[in-house]
Amino acid sequence: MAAALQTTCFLRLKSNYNVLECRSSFSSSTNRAFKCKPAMATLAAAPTVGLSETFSRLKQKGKVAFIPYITAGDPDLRTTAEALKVLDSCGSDIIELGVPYSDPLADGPVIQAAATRSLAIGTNFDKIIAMLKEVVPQLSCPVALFSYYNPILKRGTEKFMTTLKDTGIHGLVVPDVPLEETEILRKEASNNNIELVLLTTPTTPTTRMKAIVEASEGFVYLVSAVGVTGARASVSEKVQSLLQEIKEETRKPVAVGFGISKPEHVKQVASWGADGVIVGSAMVKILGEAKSPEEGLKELETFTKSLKSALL
Ligand SMILES: O=P(O)(O)OC[C@@H](O)[C@@H](O)c1c[nH]c2ccccc12
Repeated sequence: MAAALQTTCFLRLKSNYNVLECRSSFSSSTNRAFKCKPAMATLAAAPTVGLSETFSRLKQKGKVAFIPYITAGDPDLRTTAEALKVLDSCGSDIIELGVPYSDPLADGPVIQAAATRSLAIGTNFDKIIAMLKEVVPQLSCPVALFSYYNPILKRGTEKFMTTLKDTGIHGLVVPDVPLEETEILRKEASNNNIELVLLTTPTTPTTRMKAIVEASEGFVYLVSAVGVTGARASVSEKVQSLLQEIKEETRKPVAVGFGISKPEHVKQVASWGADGVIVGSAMVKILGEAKSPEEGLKELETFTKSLKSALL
């Protein structure tokens, strides 16, 4: 692991890529237990707004965005479809959906294993898009797709972005695209109304952080810890000063991810001024390691409620 961390840090510094997602029925005026509303029936929800609009609506209400990440196709795409509805009905404000990839260099063991399981049962981009075309109209929160750079290049940036637009996807996060190569991505993304989210890390030099913040659309992804994704015992205190530094540079919303896996982490990061809190590995672990998909979905709902309640 240390070697991996070493490599990842070296890679990050060397290539400077900018590594490095329920309409609740709770009343925010009281702290009544948080309830997920029954998942949307098949009636289409009102068309969702994009990432930046989501953040500005939350900001007007003094709220922080809850952003879960799950890996598409783990344990299978049918469960992913249900998980998206569960996450939405439990009050997620944006959902990050990961496209499984064979060489997820920024991911820790939990998400790597999820990607391996998903690819092993034949999950691919076209099947994910077919599932999303069914599910996205039933969601009331926007979806941001999460993909490494290579699958985008293979498909062709223009074709990739038009597919996202036609599927009703609002955002895209590409953790391993070098800042210098985001030009093409940004052009095609904006031609298709897709908000391209860029990432800044604790080791990103200030000048580079400023360029990343300037170029990022939707929100700025602040990676809270050096290394790869994965639940941590605590969130580094450094995040507080990193958030302040970024907020001196921009009025764009900043969401924090990496290591967040408990309600107290969510509360802590929100208290430091984050506009959004991202939880991935802890969600992925629940779905991927449950005895059955149904049990995984039930645990996902309970876990999501506990984290969302921390933002009340
Ligand atoms: O898994 P964590 O530690 O909760 O971090 C969120 C992360 O999973 C999600 O945003 C993500 C999944 N894969 C990534 C790769 C790079 C950066 C971020 C990600």
